[in-house]
Amino acid sequence: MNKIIGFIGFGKMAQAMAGGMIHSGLIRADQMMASMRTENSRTLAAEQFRIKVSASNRDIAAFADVLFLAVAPYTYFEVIEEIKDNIKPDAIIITIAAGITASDVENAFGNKIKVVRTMPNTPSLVGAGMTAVSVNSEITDEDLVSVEKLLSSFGKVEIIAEAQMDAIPAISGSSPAYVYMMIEAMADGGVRQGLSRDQSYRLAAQAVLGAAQMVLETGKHPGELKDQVTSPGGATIAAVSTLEQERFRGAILAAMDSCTAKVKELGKK
Ligand SMILES: NC(=O)C1=CN([C@@H]2O[C@H](COP(=O)(O)OP(=O)(O)OC[C@H]3O[C@@H](n4cnc5c(N)ncnc54)[C@H](O)[C@@H]3O)[C@@H](O)[C@H]2O)C=CC1
Ligand SMILES: O=C(O)[C@@H]1CCC=N1
Repeated sequence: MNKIIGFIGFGKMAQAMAGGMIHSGLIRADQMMASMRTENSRTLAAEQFRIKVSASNRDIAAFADVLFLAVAPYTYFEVIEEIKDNIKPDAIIITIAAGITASDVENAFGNKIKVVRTMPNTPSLVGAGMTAVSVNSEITDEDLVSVEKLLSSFGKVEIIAEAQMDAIPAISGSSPAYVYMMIEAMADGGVRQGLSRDQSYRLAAQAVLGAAQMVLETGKHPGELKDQVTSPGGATIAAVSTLEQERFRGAILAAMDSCTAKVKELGKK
């Protein structure tokens, strides 16, 4: 793809997407630029990713065809104020911040601009990301094709109505954190039974990966797949019974409610 990709802010999420894009071969490192505030982070990013770096958000805005706003939600509007007169007229602005709407961003730029609101996740770094996408009315069909191609370079893409975007962090943006907690707990359980820590992580992570792949590839209901594991009178149903008593599914639902409530709060600031 022959576009200059810019990142304003180059923290955890921006690095995951940039790493995934470069690894896929769709974007070369020399097509990418990012602004960072400290000398140390610029040196590290230039060494690790081989991308162009700058201390100036305006420099990045001026060169990018596709510009990722990769700062925290509460920093969005000061950054837009800073760069709004520097962006290319046809630039595509990609937002990744929880809770920030496309119309908030349009209003902050103050004129007609192309906005793609996304909610990615950190597995983008290894090409296994999940990015939800909604677009504003300035985005053409041709723009959407390029954006989907770019975002697909580091994982799967789902087009979502903007009204549903606040629900996405809980299910795919933040949820890798819950899964890591489960893998950590499963590994602790393995260690408790005398397995090594390393082997426990590999066993637990591969079981989670395989279970997810079963849901995606067989198209079967997760309950049916669970039933296939629970041998009558066996060990799995004993574990399932304990999980139900401990309100495992209720805990996940409650966590997702907290996540969505926080997303809505972040969008109000
Ligand atoms: N970490 C994740 O898994 C995900 C994060 N996001 C979104 O990504 C955005 C960034 O989050 P993280 O990468 O987790 O945070 P982070 O703290 O790792 O990255 C933010 C970066 O922005 C830089 N920054 C702050 N003010 C700046 C300014 N005025 N100009 C230029 N750079 C500035 C910071 O130095 C930092 O490196 C947030 O809006 C968040 O909602 C979205 C999906 C997933
Ligand atoms: O924690 C956050 O607010 C961001 C949004 C999704 C993942 N990280």
